[in-house]
Order: sequence, then structure tokens, then C-alpha cells
Amino acid sequence: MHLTKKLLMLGSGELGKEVIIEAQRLGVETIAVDRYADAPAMQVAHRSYVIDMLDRAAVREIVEREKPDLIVPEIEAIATAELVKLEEEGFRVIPTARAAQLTMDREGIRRLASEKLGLPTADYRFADDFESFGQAAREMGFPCVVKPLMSSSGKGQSVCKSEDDLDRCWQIAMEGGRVQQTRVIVEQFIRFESEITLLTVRSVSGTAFCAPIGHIQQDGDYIESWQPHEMSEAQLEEAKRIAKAITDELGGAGIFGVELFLAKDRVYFSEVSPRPHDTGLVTLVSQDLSEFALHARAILGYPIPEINVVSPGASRPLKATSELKDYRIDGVEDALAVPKTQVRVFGKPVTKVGRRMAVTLTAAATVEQARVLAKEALDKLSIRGE
Ligand SMILES: Nc1ncnc2c1ncn2[C@@H]1O[C@H](COP(=O)(O)OP(=O)(O)OP(=O)(O)O)[C@@H](O)[C@H]1O
Ligand SMILES: NCC(=O)N[C@@H]1O[C@H](COP(=O)([O-])[O-])[C@@H](O)[C@H]1O
Ligand SMILES: [Mg+2]
Repeated sequence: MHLTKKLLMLGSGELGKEVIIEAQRLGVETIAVDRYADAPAMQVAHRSYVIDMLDRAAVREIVEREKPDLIVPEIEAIATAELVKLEEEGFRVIPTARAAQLTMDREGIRRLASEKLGLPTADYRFADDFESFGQAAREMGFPCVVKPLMSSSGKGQSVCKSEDDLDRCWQIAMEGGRVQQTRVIVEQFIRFESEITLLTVRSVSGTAFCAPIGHIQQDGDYIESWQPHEMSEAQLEEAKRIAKAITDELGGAGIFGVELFLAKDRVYFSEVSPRPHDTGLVTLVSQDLSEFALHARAILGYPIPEINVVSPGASRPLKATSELKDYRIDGVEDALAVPKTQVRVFGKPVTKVGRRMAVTLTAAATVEQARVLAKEALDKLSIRGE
């Protein structure tokens, strides 16, 4: 069979793995790239490469060798300046090289959302050294949230509770960033009632929104998500307005995870991923087209006539609590004995503290039921060193 298009994915985690499966289902040749071998998406792609994705020359070399039709970023930490050049030379970057570049660093996307588009966000300051960090924190007031400019899944993030906490938070930020840099963002702490991801897809069929996904985060990383999240019509309209504004500005085709905080009288924009979102793993069981199927369709230029929630659903990630070079996941059989529930094991080669290794997915009659069953299944799973 002659495969129609060639897709090069930069980043090969659990989210990319599902996109590659969906692209292959549509007859696409797939190449997975990441900073380590045997990454989840590499296990299903046609070919793979291990490179330092922050190294411009390394990214260019792979692109020139493979000449893909689509370059699909799967994580933030990529040499996006090189993607900008490659795009200028005629390569297609998803959704656009500018979107990848702006969302890779918190300053780019925050200034765009707040200062250019006027979207409501938490108040914020940037700081380059410990002294200006202290100043910024005092201006934001305590508690405030500190994050490295380039990080994800909560790495390097902390809530700074008081003046005495400044040292600790600065250290966490310096150690947790993806790249060596000292600049941080200090945000006002928002006392939201709930938070959601509004998956927004831009395709030849226009812009479409998935039903809102509610989630709970711990230490900046998600520990539970569900769909649909109950919210007022007015809140949903405001959420869509914000999601439309930011995704229109970023442009291109594909799915975006727009993260929003819901307070009593206000919806705040937090950040946006120009790619599938971890909390959206629930759509593997709750929608007819998962966020991964939607991404694949959108970037390949195929229509998305409609998106349906087929059942309320919930997801629970299994996170490692220690570092293991060789490990196994026990309890899959017991987890699968829980009704209406599925398990996805990602197949990451090693564990690290806090690393997401698998997920339970439940589709049930109500969100409440789905959340209970997904938790029940998660409790059956455990990670054991070999
Ligand atoms: N200003 C804030 N006020 C209150 N809570 C916050 C604030 N900023 C972040 N949080 C909490 O921390 C979580 C993670 O923050 P954020 O999304 O910025 O981190 P991240 O590292 O980009 O995570 P991911 O890559 O998983 O999206 C949020 O979902 C929210 O629960
Ligand atoms: N919040 C972003 C997110 O969930 N990204 C997902 O996690 C992978 C990295 O996991 P790792 O750090 O365990 O290698 C990424 O490749 C992506 O699939
Ligand atoms: Mg986030």
C-alpha cells in the first residue's frame, strides 16, 4: 500500500502514541521522535529517532532527512525557532510554528492572551533573579504561584505561602524547568471553584468545541478528569469566547486544550496546549471521536462534521512514586474487572517520581458513577520494581 502522507511527531509520550494510532488508521506514514528510546509513541510508529529536541541542528537534520508533510509537536520543549525557519522554507508545522513557539514559554502565551487579546487571566509578573522574584511575589501577595517559563505537568511549580517560603520556591523553579534559565512567572493565586479544559478543534469544518472536561490537579499535574463538567450556560459561553479568541489568534489546524479556571463570577484563561491535552484522555471513552482522532483528522485536512459525547466519562492517571529502572504494573486483571472501565498502559521504559505510567478510563451512566469506578480501578493498579 502506498501511504498518502508522512507525519513526523516531535515528542513521543502517551498523547502522541494515540495520535499516531489514529493517523495510521487513516493511512499515514508515522515517525516518532523523542529525547529517549522506546518512548510510548515509538512503540507504534513506523520509525523513530532519539535526539535532543531542543537542539536546532538535530531537529533540522531529521526534518531534512525525512521531508515530512506534517511536523507535529507533541511537547512544549522543542527548538521552536528552528520550526519557524523550517516553516518559512515550506514545511508545515502543526498548528503553526508561531503557536508552538508562543506556547512553549509561559511569557509568550500569557502576554498574548492578556496584553494583546485582553482575555481575563490571573495577575502576573516575571522575574530573572532571586531579588526581583521576591519583589514580584510581594506585589502579587501571598499565596502566589511560581513557575519556570518552560515546564509542564507542574514541574518546577510551587505555591509560595509567605516571605519565608521564597527561598524554597525559587529553588523548586530553578530545578524544575526544562531548560537552564532563571526567568520565572509569578501569578496571583486564583481561588477558583473548579477548572476545566475546553478542547477546541480547528479544521476545514471550522472551529468546534468538545463538551467541557472538569479536572483536579495536585502539584500542578492532573490526578482526575471527567466529561462533561457541569457549568452554567453563561460560563460555558464565556469559556467558548475565550477559547475562540485564543485559538483564532494561534491559527492553523488541530486540537487545542484551553485551560480555564471557573470562579463564581468570572472565567479566567490559564494556558493553552496547541495539541491534545492530558486531561482529555477521558475522550477515549466519552466521545465518538477522541481528542486524538480529532487532532489527526484536523491536521490531515479531513472534515469533522460533528463531535458527540457518547457517555459521561472519567479518567484517573497512575503515577509512579519512586524511580525504577525495571518495573511492572500489577493489578490490570482486577482493574478490568471493574465494570465499564478500560486501562491504557503507556509502556514508558522507566519510572520517575510523579511520572504518569497508565490511566484508567470509565464510561458510565453519570459522571459521578464514572468517577467512582475509575478510582476503584486505579486502586487496583500498582507499580512494582523488578
Ligand atoms: N494562578 C493560579 N492560581 C491557582 N491555581 C493555579 C494557578 N496557576 C496554576 N494553578 C494550578 O496548577 C495547575 C497547573 O498549572 P499550569 O497548567 O500552569 O502548569 P503546567 O506545568 O503547564 O501543567 P500542564 O503542562 O499539565 O498543563 C493548574 O491546572 C491549577 O490547578
Ligand atoms: N501535561 C503535558 C503532558 O501530559 N504531556 C504528555 O506527557 C509526555 C511526557 O511524559 P514524561 O514526562 O513522563 O516523559 C508527553 O510526551 C505528552 O505525551
Ligand atoms: Mg496546565
